[in-house]
Amino acid sequence: KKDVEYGQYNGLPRQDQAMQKWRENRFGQFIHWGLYAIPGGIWEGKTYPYASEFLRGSAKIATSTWDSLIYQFDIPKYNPKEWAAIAKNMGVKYVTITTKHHEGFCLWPSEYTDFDIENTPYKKDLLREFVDAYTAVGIDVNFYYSVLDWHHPDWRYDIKSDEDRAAFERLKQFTKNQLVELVTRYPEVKGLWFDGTWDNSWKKSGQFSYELEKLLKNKRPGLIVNSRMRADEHGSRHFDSNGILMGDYESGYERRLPNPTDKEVLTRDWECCMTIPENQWGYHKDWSISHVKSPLELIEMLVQCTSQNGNFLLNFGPMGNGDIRPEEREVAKEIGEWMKVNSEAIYGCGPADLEKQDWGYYTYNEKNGKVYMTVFNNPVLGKYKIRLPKSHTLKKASLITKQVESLEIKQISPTDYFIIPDKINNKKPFVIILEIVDRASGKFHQKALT
Ligand SMILES: C[C@@H]1N[C@@H](C(=O)NCc2ccccc2)[C@H](O)[C@@H]1O
Repeated sequence: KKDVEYGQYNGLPRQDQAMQKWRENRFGQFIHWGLYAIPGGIWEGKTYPYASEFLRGSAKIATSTWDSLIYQFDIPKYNPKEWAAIAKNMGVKYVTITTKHHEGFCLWPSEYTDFDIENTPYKKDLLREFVDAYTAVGIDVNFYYSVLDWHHPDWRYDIKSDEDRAAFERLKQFTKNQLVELVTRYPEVKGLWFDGTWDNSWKKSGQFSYELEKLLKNKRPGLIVNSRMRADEHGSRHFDSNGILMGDYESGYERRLPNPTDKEVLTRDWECCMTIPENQWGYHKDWSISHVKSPLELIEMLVQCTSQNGNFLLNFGPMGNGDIRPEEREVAKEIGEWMKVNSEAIYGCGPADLEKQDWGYYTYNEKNGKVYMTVFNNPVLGKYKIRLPKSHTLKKASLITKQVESLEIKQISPTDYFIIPDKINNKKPFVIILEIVDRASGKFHQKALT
């Protein structure tokens, strides 16, 4: 065991009200919006297929040229009330917006830099309008903040000299000032999503990030921070040098999910953040350059995350003029239609600790004791197999749509059952609600006491 002084300092998983709400939310909207949305991946007529928020680097644009994009950020179509309505209709319970991405441009009027919304033609505090619009429709608001700051002269990738050290001390003070400013100006904020913390300079700042987490949580009791914020004093990130998770939930699943049968992730809170194209967080004008995930692919990811105790954060990249692109409006509409019928299997749900079957995923709501089967694959066999511990029996199976009162069940062994499809419209993913009884207690399915 290594001696770790600046690692995890509160017990996990957190069971306070704020964290329980974060967990029950399950489905969130990520928003990447900044100066990068103006060129949208195209520079001097050339399309750069790399992630559009890195265009500055991929097109080798001088910082001064890039930074002058600020004078074009007039966002005539910005309509946070419409954004919030789209998000509400999609069925998200929380939103995480980039207050400052790696480019260093701040969406709020910060007193610690001029590279912010105040010095654009728009001038107004768009973050305040955003927070108010989403809060008004009951969506929890979180802030993404990139420690990595390409605009700030004191950013250092590593600390190799006294000059580096002095500069990075100024950068850390700037970072602390901006974060205190964010949680103070916008007290509605529920959580902070840190990014840009992979470089050696931050890995050498373990004590600083430990004390920063404590400071921010003192300023905003209940605040939730992701594991990506933290390194311990030995440079270990996300998990400290003894493998203990830091922050309040694990944020390593970026554009990837765990194996559907991975049981290790069930032991902690985690979140997967996902792009609709293969790899575009900021707005890119040309989505034909990569696979664009369908609403059904995205719904399956949401259900899988829920089945394994994770949250799913789906990314939108608003356009440079503040509008939401048609493809994203369509995704929000189709996911929303599915959620209107099936969200009972998502909100407040988590793992069912039942053996996963090929037809899809189990989720479980410990408040009502119901187990939900969300079916993505229709078995050629024609029947949906369920395997329970010997101590349990399957009492009832019904469609969440209540088209039929209950479905026919056939027990085929002490542990195995077939659910016989009848009048099931299985052209789209659908949900079957199971009532499982523990023979001994006569109660519904009980979560394993670990
Ligand atoms: C959540 C995502 N994290 C950012 C990211 O991938 N940064 C990695 C990166 C940072 C700097 C140069 C290349 C790649 C993306 O831009 C998104 O914000």
